Amino acid sequence: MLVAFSGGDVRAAEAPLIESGQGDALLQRAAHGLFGVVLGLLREAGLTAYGATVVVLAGSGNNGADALYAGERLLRRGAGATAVLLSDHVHAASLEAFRRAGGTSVTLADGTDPGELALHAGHADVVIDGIVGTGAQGGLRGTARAFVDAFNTAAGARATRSALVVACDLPSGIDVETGQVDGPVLAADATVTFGSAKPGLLLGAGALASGEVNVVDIGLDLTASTPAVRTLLHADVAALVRAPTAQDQKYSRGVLGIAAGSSRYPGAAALAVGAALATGLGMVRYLGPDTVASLVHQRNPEAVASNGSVADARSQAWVVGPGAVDDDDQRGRASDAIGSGLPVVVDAGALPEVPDRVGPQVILTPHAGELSQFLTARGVDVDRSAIEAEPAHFALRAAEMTGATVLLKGFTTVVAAPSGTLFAQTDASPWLSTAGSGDTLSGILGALAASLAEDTGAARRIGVADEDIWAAIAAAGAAIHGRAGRRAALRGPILISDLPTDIRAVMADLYEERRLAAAM
Ligand SMILES: NC(=O)C1=CN([C@@H]2O[C@H](COP(=O)(O)OP(=O)(O)OC[C@H]3O[C@@H](n4cnc5c(N)ncnc54)[C@H](OP(=O)(O)O)[C@@H]3O)[C@@H](O)[C@H]2O)[C@@H](O)CC1
Ligand SMILES: Nc1ncnc2c1ncn2[C@@H]1O[C@H](COP(=O)(O)OP(=O)(O)O)[C@@H](O)[C@H]1O
Ligand SMILES: [K+]
Repeated sequence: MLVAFSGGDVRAAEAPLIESGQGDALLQRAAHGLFGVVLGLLREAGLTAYGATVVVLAGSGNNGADALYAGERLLRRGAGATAVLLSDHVHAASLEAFRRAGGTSVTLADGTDPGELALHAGHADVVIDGIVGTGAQGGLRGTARAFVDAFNTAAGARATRSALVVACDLPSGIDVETGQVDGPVLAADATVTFGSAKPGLLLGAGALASGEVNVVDIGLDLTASTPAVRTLLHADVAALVRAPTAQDQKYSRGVLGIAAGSSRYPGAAALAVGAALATGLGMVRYLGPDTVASLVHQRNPEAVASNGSVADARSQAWVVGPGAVDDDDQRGRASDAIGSGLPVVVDAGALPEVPDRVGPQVILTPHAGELSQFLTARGVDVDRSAIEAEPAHFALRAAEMTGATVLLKGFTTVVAAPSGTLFAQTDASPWLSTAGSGDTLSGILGALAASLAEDTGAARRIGVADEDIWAAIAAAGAAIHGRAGRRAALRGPILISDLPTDIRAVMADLYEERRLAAAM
């Protein structure tokens, strides 16, 4: 599990080490880790440190010191390195070490046009961003702002620029706690972060700007702090999912009831059912209009369909709402499922049926627009763009207010438990932003909920508190959906009705990972 602690907690963990005179040792450990990751990235790009051109961007704080010490190590391995100093008072010892190893430096003075320096950096093999780290206050200003603006213009977008940008601790320009960006940001291909990840690397615009996140252990003791955000990795999801055993039969593997689709949106039902079956469980019971049931059957004859009630369709979990609009029967089923006390995934058309208070086994899956409506109806007047800017804050607010688990969809999927525990998953591909995608997510979540509903060991297997198991299951569902989307996108634009093929492949990978872990 990738675990992020707040910048304040990381600083508090650093403090006793700094007080006991180990400040420089911390900087050296951080620099060494950064250097190692840069070497690996150079290797992946078919280069070596010897002969590589490196530009170190150094601000006035310890973040600049980390970057300069990493530059020193690259110089000693034969790289050519220039430091662009964004302040006239950078960390003296690290600059001295950088110069002694043969590095040159230039100070960007206030008011000087950074255009030429930015162009030079844009042509380097590697740019190390040591402008600001956890000490950043607000959006970039002064020479830092001018340089990042000029660099982004000169080098172009991350996807097409030639220089590899490695952020030291965090990409300069993001808020360390929220990931919010106010002004320019230096988007990284990879971020090397120290002690632990920081929330801003996993949330909102910050997640987009961080690239691949690498955590370097610098010997901080964070055991007394509570993680601010968690991300499930492949191994965590593998530990959570439940494979059938020789003792299982279809009912013990989990039965999922799905009340989705309507005569207006019949396809949503077929998509949710197909995705649930591909995730693996004992049975899907579909409830809805006969015309929709016959579409579901055309695609998945294994689904058991009826036009009956929730009470008559015995299940371990429910999915309600995808494509279910203007349909009183589906609305009634949504209410019954939510009131049943069973785990229930509540999407789209069923969100208005959620009562004031529910339990964490009720998993709401709004996108930002739906969460805006949901919160506004409960007296929190907030629009879609405000939620997109602070997804974690509003997902937590909704979870705390209702007692439900809230999965907020988007580039990063944020899952908030009513306990305050937060997950963020960035497994998805933007190609997943296509109609019907959310219906397949509901199906995956429902299948996981049904198959894990009676599994008392699930929380322990991935190291979360029992009360947070539904949030962990939701995060795992987002991870499976995202990975399936990435896989599908390799064949071109995603056809959502094809996603079950990729879901099955992702599940096969997860079971293989688990088999290998068990064999170790
Ligand atoms: N502590 C340790 O021992 C360890 C720390 N470590 C490393 O240190 C980093 C934290 O270092 P830090 O505290 O020195 O702050 P940091 O982010 O480098 O710079 C702050 C300076 O930047 C400036 N500035 C601020 N806001 C700005 C803005 N918006 N726009 C422009 N400039 C802005 C402001 O300077 P001023 O403008 O006042 O000259 C301020 O003083 C941490 O991320 C990690 O990399 C690791 O090596 C582990 C050991
Ligand atoms: N830019 C993006 N990058 C990655 N995933 C995205 C992006 N935009 C949306 N998604 C994902 O696609 C799905 C869209 O769901 P939703 O908005 O409910 O679509 P629909 O209602 O059409 O099914 C969600 O899982 C969401 O997280
Ligand atoms: K930085």
